[in-house]
Amino acid sequence: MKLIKIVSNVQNIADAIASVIKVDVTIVDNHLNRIAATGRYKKNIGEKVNKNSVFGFAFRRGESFIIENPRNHIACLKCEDIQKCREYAEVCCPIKVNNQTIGVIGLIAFEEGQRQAIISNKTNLMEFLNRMADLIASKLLEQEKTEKIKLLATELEIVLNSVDRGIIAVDEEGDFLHYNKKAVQLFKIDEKKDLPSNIKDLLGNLNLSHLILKNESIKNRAFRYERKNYHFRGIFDADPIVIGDKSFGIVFTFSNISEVLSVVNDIATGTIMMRFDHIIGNSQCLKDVKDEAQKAAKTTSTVLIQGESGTGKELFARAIHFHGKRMNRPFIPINCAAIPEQLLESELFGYEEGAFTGSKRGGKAGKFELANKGTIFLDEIGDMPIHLQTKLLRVLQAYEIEKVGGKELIPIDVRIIAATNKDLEKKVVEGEFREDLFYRLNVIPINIPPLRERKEDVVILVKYLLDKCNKKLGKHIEQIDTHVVETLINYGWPGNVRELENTVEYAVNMCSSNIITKMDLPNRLIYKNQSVEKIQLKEITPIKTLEIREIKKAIAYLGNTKQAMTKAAQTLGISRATLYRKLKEYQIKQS
Ligand SMILES: Nc1ncnc2c1ncn2[C@@H]1O[C@H](COP(=O)(O)OP(=O)(O)OP(=O)(O)O)[C@@H](O)[C@H]1O
Repeated sequence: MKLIKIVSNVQNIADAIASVIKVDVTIVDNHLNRIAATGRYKKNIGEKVNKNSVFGFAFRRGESFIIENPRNHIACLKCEDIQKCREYAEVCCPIKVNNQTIGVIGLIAFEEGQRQAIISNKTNLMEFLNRMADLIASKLLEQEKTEKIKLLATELEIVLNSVDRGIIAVDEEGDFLHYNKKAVQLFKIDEKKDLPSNIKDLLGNLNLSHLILKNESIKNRAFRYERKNYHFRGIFDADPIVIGDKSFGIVFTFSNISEVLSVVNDIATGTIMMRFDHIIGNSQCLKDVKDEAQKAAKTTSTVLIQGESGTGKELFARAIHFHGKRMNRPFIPINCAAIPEQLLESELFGYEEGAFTGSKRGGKAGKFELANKGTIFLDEIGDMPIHLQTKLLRVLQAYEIEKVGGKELIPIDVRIIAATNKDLEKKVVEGEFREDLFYRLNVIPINIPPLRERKEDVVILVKYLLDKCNKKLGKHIEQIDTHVVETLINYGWPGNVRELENTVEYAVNMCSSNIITKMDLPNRLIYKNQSVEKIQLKEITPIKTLEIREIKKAIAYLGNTKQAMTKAAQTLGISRATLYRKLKEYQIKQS
């Protein structure tokens, strides 16, 4: 504790003491610096008194005392100025805080009259000085408290302003008490125009007294803010400020929904960054697809990626997103085939509170909202139910979504990349996919060829995948037997790169040396290594021929009585009616 902090108060008190008692006063701090003085020693303010002086003695003792005979008193014996001392009497009174001496008040008599005045009124004088010492101590404590409060207030302000949510404290009437910078930014609070200044300006009529009375909090309540041309959708929490049983108002915390969502995205999905360099393959057809995709990345038009399962459609979708202007915005993938039909709509578009039994309080944001300003990747779009295709088409036409159970249309700014391993054009012909939606999606078509049509990519992919697996599994396999390479090149890869990836991982797991041999491959590759191309076209029998052959066989064996026909239909696994229809259609004679 430093007396110097209240030096002007200390000097005032020294002057007051001197004018009451009519002797000179010196007050020193815990470093024996003379911080206040009257009379002869005033000119020495700021200097140190010697440590063996009576002040030093008073510090060591921590008690008040009177020196009636300077130079002979025990306190004077070690004083360096003992020979020069002209003092007639002295009084020392320590200033204490929590039993610790932080300074000393000293009275110095320079003539006999002053000495007599001190000696004749010792008790009252000591009482008076002790009170003055307490006064100085309490002034210092008060000062320290004020400093602590100021520090706390500054710390609190820094903390509040560094929080990424708008915070507004209001009194019981809802009038603003304090708000942080984020609140100013969120609600465009203009102090000069004094707008807005009450919580009702932000949230409409809210039953504040109910919250305060019941000491109830609100969590994640949705709201919409609208003022002139400015509007946003947000969520807020409200927590009453209650100390003991007294209420001091409510603290509100606000967030803009789109900001919350973008944070969620960054954490949940946005981190898997993909670049075109990560798509491995040297074949001309893959290079051509990469070129097309790179061009697509420069625009914001809708892309439809088609290709068999495992060819890298998601890889391309991510690369298109991360090479485009939206790269720092969310990339939200959703697999339309993996989510049950009843849930898909709310997953895509979100729902409002109370939209259905079991819906969450405050509702839920859909993937379109999550993808705002970024990209949504609609994987397996070919499996989207027809009624959702209609809703998606409306989104693509107006770029607005309507939540399940919602009443308003929410504008969205989302780039759409869709993918499918189904033949969408065929689905359109069969009436399973809306033609208008197909054309809306197919603005930039990208077709990824299957691996069996780009065999030259197999070797480079295997090297890349071997390296990846070695790292993943902590192995150091450097070579692959030439027979294995040949087997891998000749295999048909119905599961494309995903199957190749799994095969390499299997082999790395099985391999106990530093070279992968045929023994390490899965059985399906060793025993069924017959590529699709190796099957001769003439080996394939048309279904119709097979049917005619089997029907004829059944009739020849069972005969053509009524019972025989029933038995034949059963054996062929069809109804009797179908059997008769086929006999007619194929003109098979029953005799
Ligand atoms: N050219 C490639 N280079 C490197 N890895 C690839 C390549 N193509 C595909 N892969 C890998 O193969 C796996 C399957 O890729 P991806 O999921 O992108 O395929 P998909 O076509 O979207 O599959 P599905 O149709 O089943 O959704 C992933 O692990 C991916 O990293």
